[in-house]
Amino acid sequence: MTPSARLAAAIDLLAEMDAAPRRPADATANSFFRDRRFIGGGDRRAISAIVWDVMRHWRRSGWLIERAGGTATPRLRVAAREILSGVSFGDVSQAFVEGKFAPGALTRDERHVLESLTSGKHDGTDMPRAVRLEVPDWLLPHLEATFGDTLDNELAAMSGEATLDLRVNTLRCTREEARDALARDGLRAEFTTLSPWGLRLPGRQPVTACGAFKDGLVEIQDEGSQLVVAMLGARPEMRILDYCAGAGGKTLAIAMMMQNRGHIVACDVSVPRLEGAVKRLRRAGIHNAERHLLVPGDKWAKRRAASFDRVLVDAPCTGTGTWRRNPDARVRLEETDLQELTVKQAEILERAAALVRPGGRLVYATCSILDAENRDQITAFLDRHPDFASVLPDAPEVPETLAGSPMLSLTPGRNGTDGFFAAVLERKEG
Ligand SMILES: C[S@@+](CC[C@H](N)C(=O)[O-])C[C@H]1O[C@@H](n2cnc3c(N)ncnc32)[C@H](O)[C@@H]1O
Repeated sequence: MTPSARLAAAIDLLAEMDAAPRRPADATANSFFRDRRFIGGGDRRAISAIVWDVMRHWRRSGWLIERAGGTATPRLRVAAREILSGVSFGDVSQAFVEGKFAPGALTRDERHVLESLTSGKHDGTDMPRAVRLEVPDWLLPHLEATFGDTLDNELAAMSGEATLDLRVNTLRCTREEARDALARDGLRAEFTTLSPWGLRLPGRQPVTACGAFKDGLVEIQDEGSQLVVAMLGARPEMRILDYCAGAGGKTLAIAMMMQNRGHIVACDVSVPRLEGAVKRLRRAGIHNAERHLLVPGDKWAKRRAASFDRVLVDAPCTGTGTWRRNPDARVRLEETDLQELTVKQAEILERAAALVRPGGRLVYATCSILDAENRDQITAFLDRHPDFASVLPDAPEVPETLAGSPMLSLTPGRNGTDGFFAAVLERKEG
């Protein structure tokens, strides 16, 4: 593809994302490329890089375009990205040419906006703080309350590209063996420093095509997510419930910690998500896990009240900890989303708590960085439940510096992982 054709495709993809604002950007991108199989791998990566970069600077570029009197259309956003990353106005004009696989010539109004972007510094000092930090206005006070003086650094870390972390399946091999197997496929992974099971690759890599992945030696899982599972303190012979298991990302790691012994139940309310776990469990060689679809008034759950040694609630959340991977979520999150999610999280906690045996543990986790979904949720739960107490994790796999508190809080800025929260609660005996 020519550079012009790549720009045109990026504009088309952004237009599709605009047309489906509630759909995750990567889902829109997947279907966009599925419908255009003629676009090869290198072009796909180049087009995605343009689009993801536009999304990372969404509020800033929108603000600059509007200040110059324009409307932030996909065309202007893509052209502005070129200018703001140092491409000359002349070169941008030349890339915007007419033709079947080209974006079409710049209009007079577009040229006017872009020319005004070529002059002046755009370091953000004149922008409103929420625009400069690339967050919705309503969310800024929540973030300030959580991070205080470190907010700018934390949000800058969330604007970077995420690493690609893998968890080695120690049921199949050691970390060294998995690293060597990846190297045979040309992928140079390093050991993660916080998780004892982690391997780290820089940026996007075709891991799922590797033998090590196909043979179940590794799974894609952020290092932070691995540590959340470690906080559960799962051991062989336990009975464990993964209450919001989705497609089993954490179930797989729990089964590994249990050395494929004992029993895990992976629950969820979503059929397709639970279905997604089947292939992954098989690939990892796990046979101590069953799946259960939760339904309203679930009799299965009632019969199993107070019976599990460990219950993990990996609650649905705003996903604010994963902004490095999903920059679209960063600007699209709405206040009502947070309100609805916090109500749902409290309800799920209630149901899941009833399943913990006396002396057993409940671990509540999110991939959110917001207190409203994390600490505040735990404080409110403990107020309602004097039968539970906050306790230190029994988690030798978690580095001492992180395991000395009943609550684990990870961020890209502090820990180089996605943002994660986990709280360990114990049901009192008797
Ligand atoms: C953060 S995701 C779980 C991710 C998964 N644990 C993993 O590690 O891959 C949250 C999950 O909660 C599920 N969920 C939503 N409402 C629920 C409910 N009322 N009870 C149980 N699960 C629920 C969603 O379907 C979703 O799969």
